[in-house]
Amino acid sequence: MTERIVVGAALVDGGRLLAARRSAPAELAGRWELPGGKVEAGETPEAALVRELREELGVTAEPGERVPGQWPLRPPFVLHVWTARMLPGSASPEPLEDHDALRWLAPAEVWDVPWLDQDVPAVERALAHLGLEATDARGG
Ligand SMILES: Nc1nc2c([nH]c(=O)n2[C@H]2C[C@H](O)[C@@H](COP(=O)(O)OP(=O)(O)OP(=O)(O)O)O2)c(=O)[nH]1
Repeated sequence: MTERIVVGAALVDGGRLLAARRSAPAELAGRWELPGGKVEAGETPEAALVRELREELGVTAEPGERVPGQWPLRPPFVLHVWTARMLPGSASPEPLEDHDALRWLAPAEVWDVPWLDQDVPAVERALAHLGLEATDARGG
């Protein structure tokens, strides 16, 4: 089966990471994730990221760097993560689609929300890549 990429955004503003709480499907609802979605045929991951952030959050964002690594989701999907930032003049993020809550998490708060299990290693790697690890990080 061909792998399909889901892009997740490590969207950072003022040293805080945006987390989004899924509202559907039932088995994922209530858990937190990096905003993003499936890369469509003929689309680059960066373009998918910008599109998903506009659709889901109403923000104008630009992708930064790919966070090294990939994390398996329900087959055939695999999660890739990119850093991202909002462009000057962007609206503030709102949970327009797929989510019912958003939180900007400072490094010490990142593990206060129940992330999707498969997102935990991706978020750890993203924080390390961004240099946002808290001194009281997960697991001590
Ligand atoms: N966006 C996102 N999806 C994730 C993460 N972790 C994770 O397991 N997933 C799963 C949930 C979904 O099954 C799938 C992504 O689907 P999605 O519903 O966000 O994508 P989409 O907006 O393109 O959805 P659709 O058009 O197919 O409805 O990946 C994550 O961090 N971000």
